[in-house]
Formats: sequence, structure tokens, C-alpha cells
Amino acid sequence: MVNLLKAASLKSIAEQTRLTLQMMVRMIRILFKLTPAKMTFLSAAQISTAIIPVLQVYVTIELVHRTERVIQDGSSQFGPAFTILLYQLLLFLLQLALEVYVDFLVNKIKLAALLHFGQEVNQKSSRLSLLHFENHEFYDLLQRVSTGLEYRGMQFFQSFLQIAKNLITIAGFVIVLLGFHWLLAFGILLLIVPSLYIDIKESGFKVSQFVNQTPFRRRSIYFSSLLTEREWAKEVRIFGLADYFIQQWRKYTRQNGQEQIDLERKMSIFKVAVNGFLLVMVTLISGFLLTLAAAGAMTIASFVALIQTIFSVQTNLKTMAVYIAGIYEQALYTTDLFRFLAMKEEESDDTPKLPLPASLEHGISVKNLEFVYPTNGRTILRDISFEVSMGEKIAIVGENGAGKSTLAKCLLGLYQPTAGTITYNGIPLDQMDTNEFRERVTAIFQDFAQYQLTLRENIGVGHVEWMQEEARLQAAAAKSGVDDFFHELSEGFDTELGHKFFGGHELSHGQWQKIAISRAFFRDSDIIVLDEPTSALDPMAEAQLFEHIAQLTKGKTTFFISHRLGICRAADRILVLKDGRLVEQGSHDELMALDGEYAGMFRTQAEWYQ
Ligand SMILES: Nc1ncnc2c1ncn2[C@@H]1O[C@H](COP(=O)(O)OP(=O)(O)OP(=O)(O)O)[C@@H](O)[C@H]1O
Repeated sequence: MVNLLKAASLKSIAEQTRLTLQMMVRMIRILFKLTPAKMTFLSAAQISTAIIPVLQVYVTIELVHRTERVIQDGSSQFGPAFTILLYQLLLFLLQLALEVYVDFLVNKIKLAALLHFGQEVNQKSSRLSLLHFENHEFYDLLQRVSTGLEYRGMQFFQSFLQIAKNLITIAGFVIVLLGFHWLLAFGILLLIVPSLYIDIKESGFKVSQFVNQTPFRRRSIYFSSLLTEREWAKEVRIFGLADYFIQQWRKYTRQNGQEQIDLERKMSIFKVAVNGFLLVMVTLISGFLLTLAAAGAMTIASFVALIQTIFSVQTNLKTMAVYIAGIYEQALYTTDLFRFLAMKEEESDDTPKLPLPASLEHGISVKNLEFVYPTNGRTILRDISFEVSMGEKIAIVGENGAGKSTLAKCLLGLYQPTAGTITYNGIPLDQMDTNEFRERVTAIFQDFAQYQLTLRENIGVGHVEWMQEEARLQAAAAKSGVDDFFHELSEGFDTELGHKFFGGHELSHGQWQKIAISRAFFRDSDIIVLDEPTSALDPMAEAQLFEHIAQLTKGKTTFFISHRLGICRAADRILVLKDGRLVEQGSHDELMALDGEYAGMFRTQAEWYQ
């Protein structure tokens, strides 16, 4: 720890201070912009409470004076002494009222901050490229910025106000002390330096520890969720995993907790030393006061009040050091927040984006497409080229891991190709207005969403503006086979689905998949991508769906990925991927005649049905 403290040079404190001031100004500006009136009242109320302790010193001096007179002259002096007691009561009541008011304002501002920063973080997450979600460091950062958002700005501002308040109080006390002897004031001011230094250092260590511990904290949360969430409950029981997961959870939780305790322990040695030094200094200053009293430089009343003042200053200094350290800590967390909010969004450059033409008569063209996952640097798609005419039904097939889903994500603009181009009607995907493009495409993935919401919302999110249109909902439900179990839903489209809220109606996996498919139909877009759309459907439902798909997607360009090669017969063209390369393409009959990769896979599957 000594080395740690040495390493934390004054230069790094200066750098930390610059960053802290920068973050503080930025954050406080945002809060004033969000709730100008409340922030102004809060500042005024906090500053008013700062003056009260200084007034209390004068009231105490006066009270001791008048009490002396009561002792000397008897009950005739009772009235004036009582008046001072009343003043004291009034000051306490005023302080109480201000504190209650401050609490109320703080809660209001905290809510405004939570709504503001929560929205910013959520909005940013939704606008970042999908690739960030493949990166563990991104999840670490996301976890750090989403924790305690309501406190971020407010703790900053409150610490700032508390420091200002304490400074005003200390300044008042220093003026009181100066009235007696300059040395008293000087000695008191000297006390601030060591406690401030040690607290700022501690905050720096705590934040870097918090950052370093994030992956382990996420691990511990993950193990806890494995034990508490329904998704995993079956396997945990069948495989008897509870003990193992609890052990793992304990391991990470204990490791982080122990490191924190170790840091506290090491810091506490320094803190005890510094605080011990402060107490010795306070005693010396009090001793000096005693010598002043002995020299007849002050009355008993002043002596009592000044002793009280010196101890109050010491408490105030300690509090202030804690708040200053808190500000440094907040600044480091806030840096994370602003870094996250400044991350480059999917569509961040200012070059004007091209609109997607109403008719896509020139079709889709993929040329020399290559894709490398940045997370592991592996080339997943290489040199893929093909053309698709509007209205064509394209099946994409291949073994597990061949790159089918990755290709679908590239076609949808969710992943940017590392090399090569994808054009829609001659316009490269990266030059197109993303929002407009996404309005024209729809996709259902293997891991489709099961929204724990009503059936209306589950289908309606395909096109939010149409969510209340019963006829459209019914049509989409009929096309995907949701009709088959609609009668089981007590509230029709307004039935809550899923187990998470309001005792919702739980569905089978295949029923959820039908709903996901109706969402795609509900959107009514020009281009449809279905990534294994029928994996959970029974053979009858699958056959029905494919009959429907042919009609429903009439005039629409459809890509469907499937391992069930039987349904590929319905496709106009089949693209066969192998190890990230396009090895064959053609109709079912053409590929069977070619007797290559596809024919081999088809025959193997067919054997199972014979
Ligand atoms: N997020 C990722 N980061 C790194 N590599 C990935 C990621 N997702 C997939 N891969 C790798 O890319 C390759 C292709 O995966 P992809 O999901 O596109 O295959 P697929 O043909 O759709 O497979 P399946 O039939 O099993 O669904 C696999 O080798 C996989 O390991």
C-alpha cells in the first residue's frame, strides 16, 4: 500500500482534479438544464443551512453570558436568557424545515436524473451496432453505467453543495476565531490538508478496484441468475447443479468482497494515523486557547464557545474531506457514463444517407462479401457473390456453423461486411438511411423474442402504429397459425403472455414461434428474412406455414434459412454455404442434378424418412 500511495503522485492528483472539475461542471449543467427551478431552490436551501451553525456560535456566547447574569442577579435576568433560548429553538426549527425541504427536492431531482440518464443509456444501447453485444468489455461498461443512474448527477451536486456548505461554515468559524487570535484560524486551516489527501487517494483506489472487479461481479450475478431464473431451473434440477453454481457464486462474491475489505484495512491504517494527528493538533490549539484565557484575553463564555467551534471545525473538515473524496469517485464513474454516451452509433457519420426507392426492380446484389468477427478475428464469410431479383424466394442451407445466420445479419445491415458490398437496387447498404431500410425489411431469428406482454403487443410490435387495428391482427394471426390456439386465450388479443408478469398465459415453444412469425407478417415489408422459422413447429404446422409462406410472400423477396431441406423445394433458388463460402446455387432440381453438396445433404435427410 505504501508503494500504492507513492505511485499516486501529486501529478496524478492534479490530473484527477482537472478531470473531476470538468465532470462536475458538465454534470451540474445537465441537472440545471433538467430542473432549473428545483436546482436553484436546492442550492439556496443548502447554503441557508450552512449559515445556521455559525449563528449558533453567537447564540451560544450570548446564552452563556445571560446565564452568568441569571446566576449572579437571580430571576430578574430570567427573561433575556429565555429569549436567547427561543432564538436557539427557532434556529433549530429552521434547520429542520430546511432539511426536510432539501430531502424532498433531492428526491424530485433524482427522479428527473434517472429518467434523463436512463433514457440516454437505453437509447444509446439501442443505437449501437449489434457487434458491440458480442464483446464482453461492452457488457462490463454497460453494467457499470447502468448501476445507480439516479445517483450519478445528484451525488455529485450534493457533494458539491455539502462542500460549499461546509466551506461557508468553516469560513464563518475562521472569522469567529480570527476575532480572537490569527493563530487559532491558521492552525485550524492547516488541519484540512492531510485528511483531504488520504481521502482522495482512497477514492481513486476504490474506483479502480470497482472497474477491475466488474467482470467478476457480472460473473457472480450470472451464477445467481442461473439459480433463480426459470430459464435454467429445469437443467439445474435435472443435472443437480445447484451446489456447483452456489460454490461458483460464493467464489466470485467472496473474492470481490475480500479485496474490498483488504483495501479498507490497508487504508484504515493511514486514516487512523491522519485522524490521530488531527486530534493532537486540535488539542494543541485548545491548549493555546487556554493560554489566551489565562492571559485574560477572553471571557468564560467565549472560551466555551470557541472550544466548541474548534471541535466543530474539525468535524466539518472531516465531513468535507469525505465529500471531496466522493466527488473524485463520482467523477471517475461519470467519465464511464459520458464515454458510453459518446460511443459511435450505427449511423453516426454526417454524410447524407440515400433513401431506399419505392420499387426495388434492380434487386439485391452481393459482391465478394467477407465478414470477420472482430471479437475473435475469425473470417466467417469469404468471397460470397450472388444476385437476387425482387420477389425471389431464396433458401440458404449448410451445416452448423457454415455462416448462414451471419450472412442473414449482413443482408439485414446488422453487421457491416469487412470487405465486399451489398446493394439494394444499386444502393450500397452502408449508404442507405438505416431507419428507412429497416421499415422495409422484417426478420425472425432462431432466438426470436418472447415478449412477456399481451398477444396484441407481441404481434403489434411488428408495426406499432397498427397495434390497435383488430382486422390486421386477426389476419396476421390467421396466416401463422396463431388461430389454432387463440380460443385458449381468455382475453383474446389482450391476454398477457408468459410467466413473468400478472399470471400471464404460458405457451409452448412452437406457439411462441407462431406468434413471432405473425409479427413478421404483420409488418408487411418488401423483404423477409426467416432464420429457421419452423424449428419448433410440428410437421403439420410446418407444412401449413410453408403453403402460406408461398402465398403470403408473393411479390416479396424472401430469404429463409433451414436445416429441413424438404421445404427448400419451395424455394426459387437455394444457396449452399460451406465453411463460409458459397459452394453451390440453383433450384432444387438443378442442385440434385449437380449431385454435389446439396444433393448429398438432401439424400442423407431423405434416408431418415424412408
Ligand atoms: N458473435 C460471434 N462471435 C464470434 N464468432 C461467432 C459469433 N457468432 C457466430 N460465430 C461463429 O461464426 C460461425 C458461423 O456462425 P453462424 O451462426 O453464422 O452459422 P450458421 O450456419 O447459422 O449455424 P447454425 O446452423 O448452427 O445456426 C461459427 O463458426 C461461429 O462459431
